[in-house]
Amino acid sequence: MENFIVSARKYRPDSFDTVVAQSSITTTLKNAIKNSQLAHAYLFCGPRGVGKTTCARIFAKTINCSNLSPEVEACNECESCKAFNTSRSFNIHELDAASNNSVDDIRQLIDQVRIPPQVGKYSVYIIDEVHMLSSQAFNAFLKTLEEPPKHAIFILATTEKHKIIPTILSRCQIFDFNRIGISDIAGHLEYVAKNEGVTAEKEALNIIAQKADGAMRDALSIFDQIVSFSGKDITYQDVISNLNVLDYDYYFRLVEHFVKNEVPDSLMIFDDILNHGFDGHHFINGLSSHLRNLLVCKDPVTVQLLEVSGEIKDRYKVQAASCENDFLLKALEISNECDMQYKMSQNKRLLVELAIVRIAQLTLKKK
Ligand SMILES: Nc1ncnc2c1ncn2[C@@H]1O[C@H](COP(=O)(O)OP(=O)(O)OP(=O)(O)O)[C@@H](O)[C@H]1O
Ligand SMILES: [Zn+2]
Repeated sequence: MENFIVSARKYRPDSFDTVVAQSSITTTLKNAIKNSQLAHAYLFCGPRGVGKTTCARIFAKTINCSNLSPEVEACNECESCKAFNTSRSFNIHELDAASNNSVDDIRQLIDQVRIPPQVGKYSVYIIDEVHMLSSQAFNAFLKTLEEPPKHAIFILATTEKHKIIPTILSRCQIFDFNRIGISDIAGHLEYVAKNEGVTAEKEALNIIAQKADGAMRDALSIFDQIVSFSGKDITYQDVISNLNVLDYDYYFRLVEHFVKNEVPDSLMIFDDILNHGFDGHHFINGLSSHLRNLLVCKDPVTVQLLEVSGEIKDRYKVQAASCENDFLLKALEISNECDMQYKMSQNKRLLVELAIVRIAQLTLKKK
């Protein structure tokens, strides 16, 4: 059997241009290379799975490429690039500070740093999860970071910038990586699906992207999980049942009842949701997002904040038109309040039911 390679590895970008949604970072890095203004230490900060290590590797490959293109992309053909692409390069060293965080580990690294590379121009040291270094290790490292040999470049990566001591911060050029937006993640998943011969409903990929919460690695892992569950055809229904996501449809129907002040029908929908095994908190969070989505539809500018695909987008717009701003705001206040009280409440079901009743009566009071 063919070896299965997880998508997050298989689709790791190998050029600046294929990194998704971090263009301000990749552009700055490319400009620095173009203008020969390389710093000796970089700090890549940001949430997990958004491309920090990926960009560090591309950077290392690019500055060692002997045949750089005018667009400042590595050629992928010279000896150095080939070595990088097959993980055989001696110009890149990766240290996982989470498991190698002692002074001895750092001393070993410092010894290594002194030796100039045999081939290629630079030795790049990527220290992942750098916030995990012990304070002694940090201190041992400071001197090297202050006066690194010409050939050495450090790229420190961390998900927890606030844990990095100021003396290190001030010696690094800092890059803040952002969480990746839902539409960018969904777009990348579409590309991966196509390459894998998988057909996927747009809304299915959108739900995966939402669930990934800004991390591309998570999105790709979820994608693999769904493929192994449903095969080469991925539907919206597969995804919501697999990921335990509440169908949008519940909320659309619920809001229809709300605007008609149909309290019993609204309560029955909540009962149905509980019977499907979802918990009240999950429901109330979903309701808040739904109401928020309706609210952003009320304005031609904020409608851009609606991160769902075509068909559902239209459904939101239609429903938004049937609700007044004032209703949406008050309903959001109520659901938000319920969300905050949820953990503390002794009678969680009642708490949610009360919120539902209050929302379903909002427009009644006005009439
Ligand atoms: N911006 C991106 N564009 C395309 N793919 C990405 C991006 N970010 C992450 N990925 C995918 O996720 C995988 C993991 O990314 P990477 O190791 O670069 O994340 P990271 O930010 O370094 O996370 P961590 O802090 O957990 O190490 C990559 O192999 C790639 O498949
Ligand atoms: Zn090259």
